[in-house]
Amino acid sequence: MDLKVSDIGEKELVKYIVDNCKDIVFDDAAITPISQNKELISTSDMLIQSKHFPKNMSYFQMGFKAVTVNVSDLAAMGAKPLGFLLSIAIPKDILVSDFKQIIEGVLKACKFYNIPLIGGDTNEADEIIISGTALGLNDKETSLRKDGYSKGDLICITGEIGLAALGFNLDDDSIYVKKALEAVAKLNEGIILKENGATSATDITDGLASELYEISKDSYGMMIYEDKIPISEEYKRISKSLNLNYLDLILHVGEDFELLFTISEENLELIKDKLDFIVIGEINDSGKIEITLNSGKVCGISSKGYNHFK
Ligand SMILES: Nc1ncnc2c1ncn2[C@@H]1O[C@H](COP(=O)(O)OP(=O)(O)OP(=O)(O)O)[C@@H](O)[C@H]1O
Ligand SMILES: Cc1ncc(C[n+]2csc(CCOP(=O)(O)O)c2C)c(N)n1
Ligand SMILES: [Mg+2]
Ligand SMILES: [Mg+2]
Ligand SMILES: [Mg+2]
Repeated sequence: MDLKVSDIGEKELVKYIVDNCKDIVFDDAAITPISQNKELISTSDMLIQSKHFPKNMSYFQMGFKAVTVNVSDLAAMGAKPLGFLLSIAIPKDILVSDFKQIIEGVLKACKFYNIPLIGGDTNEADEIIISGTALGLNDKETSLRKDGYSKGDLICITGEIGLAALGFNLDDDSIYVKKALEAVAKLNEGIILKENGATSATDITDGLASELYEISKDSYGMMIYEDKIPISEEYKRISKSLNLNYLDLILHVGEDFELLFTISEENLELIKDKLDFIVIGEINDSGKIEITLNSGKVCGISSKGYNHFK
């Protein structure tokens, strides 16, 4: 049978590539030992106008976001930023002033994250495509991987999730739209987590559920609790008015760029006063990924997340 890429989806396609590069460690970013005591952290994420840029997003915000999505994978590794490369393709009828706005956004973000622009490429395409590459450094074998946790570790996130998911459905000046248009990568938080004994981390791009499955490993399970996830009455009300299920938005959309991380109860003390975060559950050995709803009912979480080609 001739499978199409849409039959298998983004994750399977990436797996095909990664499985063919057995000597490289691929996590949120790749890890390459480069000297006796340092490892290079490298990552690339591409933004396509029709897939990633809501209609109400400014050119400046597009540029800023192209840096954020890449720095976010450095954050997920706890890496210190080294440099950013920008490859950009634009339609030929775009105004020069609009192109300059995109670049202003890129440069502002580079300054914000303290990562210099060190190269790239400029080309023509039918829609705006911005592909970034971020490089970072870590001391050898200190990078925060996705799978370092043990049973009993707490499952945490660095902030509120689901705001962007709701924002993609709105066009106003709410905190939801702001998050959808101007999310910020948790770079300093990632470094603090690495330095204080977090056992794993990943950034939430495809949705909490998808990332829980992304960090899952054999013979472990996870339980999260609805009542530990901050969900305001306003959030529930707006979701309902748009005919959207609020838990679906929280669990299965993504693009908040918060960090999902695990840490032992003991080390939780170390980070308590150093960053904002919430504990949403714990690692167990159930072999299942589940949520305890406010009603007390325990449900399996579907792995559904944002998946290109699907
Ligand atoms: N076409 C590719 N060639 C080489 N490596 C790739 C390719 N696509 C992805 N990777 C690598 O595979 C790993 C996982 O990539 P993936 O894009 O799934 O992760 P992510 O960036 O954390 O997620 P998202 O793209 O949803 O932000 C990363 O280290 C990434 O650099
Ligand atoms: C116009 C528009 N429609 C929908 C969305 C939502 N969206 C797009 S990609 C993605 C997940 C991460 O993708 P990737 O795997 O490429 O990092 C999400 C949640 C958006 N940002 N803009
Ligand atoms: Mg990632
Ligand atoms: Mg990626
Ligand atoms: Mg990414």
